[in-house]
Amino acid sequence: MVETPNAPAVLKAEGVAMRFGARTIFKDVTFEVRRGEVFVILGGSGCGKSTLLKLLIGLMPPTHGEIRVLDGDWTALEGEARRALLRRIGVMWQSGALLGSLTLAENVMLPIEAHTKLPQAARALVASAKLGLVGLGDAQDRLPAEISGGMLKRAGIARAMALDPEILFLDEPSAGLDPITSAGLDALILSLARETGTTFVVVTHELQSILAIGDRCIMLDKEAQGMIAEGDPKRLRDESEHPTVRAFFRREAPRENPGGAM
Ligand SMILES: Nc1ncnc2c1ncn2[C@@H]1O[C@H](COP(=O)(O)OP(=O)(O)OP(=O)(O)O)[C@@H](O)[C@H]1O
Repeated sequence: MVETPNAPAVLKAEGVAMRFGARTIFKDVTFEVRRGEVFVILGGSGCGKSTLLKLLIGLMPPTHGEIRVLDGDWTALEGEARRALLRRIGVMWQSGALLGSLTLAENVMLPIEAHTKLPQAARALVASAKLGLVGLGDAQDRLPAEISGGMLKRAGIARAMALDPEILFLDEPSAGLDPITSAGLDALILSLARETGTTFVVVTHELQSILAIGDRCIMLDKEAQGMIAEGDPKRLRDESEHPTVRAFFRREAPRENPGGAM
């Protein structure tokens, strides 16, 4: 775990609520992400993790509350100012979403082409460096269909890092991976965070990943319609008294059975 108590906040959510029609997904969500940490958003299915991620990256506005990313407020930013902030963050969606007809290098070059005026040779150099960073230096000319699920995730991370984002948002990075490949991806995320100083915000419900990579986390809960825990995942595992938090981190039944073995 990296100690970042004095690092500046790069993301702040204050009293954030989201409703779809009359249905409240969450309310009163308040937390900070500090520069350089791996911050995990966790919770069971349907608690609003992906929705929160969409709010954090400015895809939609919250019903209430304020979100500041790198000191910008999405709801107040338009045009070039919004594009400038978008350039400072990277996102990898669960699907990876690489274009099947392009090689890995061409996929990584896409955002560079869209957001910079770098000439082709420089774009290729950057793409090659990013693929090298995620261990795919030898696979640059392969097509997505020719590589494994774990390699696809790595390529997705390389593409999300193409413009050197200050914050990298990952949506369920280990979804669909076997435990060994997933552990390898965790190791990559940790080493990228530590070696490049990139801040990671990771949505996941994989307990092993959370414990392996998370410096701090928040846990959302569907019934509570909001946050039920915040802090170092290992401390939450060892010390939380909240039944749902304990159930998740210790793989306990939510309500203890007095007659049953612990
Ligand atoms: N655009 C939308 N309109 C209406 N309801 C939505 C919309 N987007 C999400 N929801 C609802 O909000 C709730 C939370 O969805 P969300 O995908 O954020 O949860 P999640 O925690 O990411 O779940 P999972 O882990 O299963 O992906 C769900 O009940 C979903 O149906």
